[in-house]
Amino acid sequence: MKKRILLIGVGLIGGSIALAIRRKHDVHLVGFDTNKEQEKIANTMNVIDEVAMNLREEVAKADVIIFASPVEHVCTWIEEIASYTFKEGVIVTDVGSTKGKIMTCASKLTERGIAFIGGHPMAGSHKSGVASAKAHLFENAFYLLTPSSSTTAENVETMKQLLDGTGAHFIVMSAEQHDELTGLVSHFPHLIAASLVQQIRSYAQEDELITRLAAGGFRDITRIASSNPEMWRDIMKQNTDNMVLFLKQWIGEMQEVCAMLEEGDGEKVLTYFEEAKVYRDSLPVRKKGAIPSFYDIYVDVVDRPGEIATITALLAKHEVNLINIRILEMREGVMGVLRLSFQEENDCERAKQLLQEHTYDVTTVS
Ligand SMILES: NC(=O)c1ccc[n+]([C@@H]2O[C@H](COP(=O)([O-])OP(=O)(O)OC[C@H]3O[C@@H](n4cnc5c(N)ncnc54)[C@H](O)[C@@H]3O)[C@@H](O)[C@H]2O)c1
Ligand SMILES: O=C(O)C(=O)C[C@]1(C(=O)O)C=C[C@@H](O)C=C1
Repeated sequence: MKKRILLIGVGLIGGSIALAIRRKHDVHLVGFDTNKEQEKIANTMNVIDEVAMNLREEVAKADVIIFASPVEHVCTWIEEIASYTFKEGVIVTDVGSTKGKIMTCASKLTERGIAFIGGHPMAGSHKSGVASAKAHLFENAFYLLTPSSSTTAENVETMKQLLDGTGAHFIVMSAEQHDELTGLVSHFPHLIAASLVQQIRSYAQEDELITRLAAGGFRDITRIASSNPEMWRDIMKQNTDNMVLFLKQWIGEMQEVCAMLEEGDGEKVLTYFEEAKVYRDSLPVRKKGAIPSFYDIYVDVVDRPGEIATITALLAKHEVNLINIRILEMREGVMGVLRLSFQEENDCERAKQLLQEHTYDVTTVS
């Protein structure tokens, strides 16, 4: 008999998890979402086999229950279903970006002996909705697991096996460690990205030109500010203490930077940037990690019709697999910069070689 999986919240991450499970397992997936349009799309895309009509009945039949809604709703749902009837041996998990509060709420299940394993696939996108779901979204990413007291090692193994199609690397940790670490590398940067956008927004009221100049670097550093605001409101709510702590530390750091600039000591400023560059360059971008493993090259191009087509045609002719292309800067009649992204390192190297052979100026930034 096929394993029955109940997915509550059929959006980008829920959908991607479902597709990843399907890669390796012949399961029956039942989906529930408060947004009926998402349910419909998920059904059409074969992300799920059917839409849940009666959630209480579906909970009773499920072998695995996965919560993939914004984190505050995960807690509400856990509390709601805590009094329901469950199938013997059921495993309940979630994909939420925070773990502390969810694990506390999950005690309502663990008290009943139900295995709850907190989960967080550390990859994603600023896009939302099941239409953007991809089976390979979590490939090579870390998948953090926070088992509860009622979870056995066997439960964790079962979970890992079910999720093996994600291609992710599992790390088991406490909810507290999870919220501190992801707070630093994911939640806090989101806050900073949003604040940078807000700063430009205020300036734009005085000089609208700023919006046209905010290209290249600004767009890169603020990409994540385009993510689902509801999801991020909930994350901030559940990791407030860490956010306030990191923000205070950061304000302290910025005050020091401010003093350094006022002092006008160029050597100190240089050291500050050098230290940051050396450390940033040493981060495992090309290995497994929270930062997606893409290989980028930057190509100087002349602003003339057909230039991008020439480059993509050259790569296609040599079967070099390009996964993303972005114009970072293009001024009328002058040189611009194209960023080409590759999933595979050898594609990246080959592209670099081909373009250089065709006299393009190519730069690699790790
Ligand atoms: N987006 C990312 O990069 C990312 C990465 C890892 C984990 N997460 C976590 O995954 C979860 C889902 O995020 P997403 O990016 O898939 O967002 P999403 O907006 O694409 O999907 C969330 C889905 O949950 C549904 N939903 C909202 N309230 C609900 C409720 N009460 N009951 C059932 N469904 C409900 C929404 O209609 C939506 O379809 C969040 O908890 C988030 O913290 C997100
Ligand atoms: O790539 C992005 O768009 C993300 O923001 C993904 C990201 C992250 O910060 O790395 C965002 C939140 C998740 O909980 C996990 C991954």
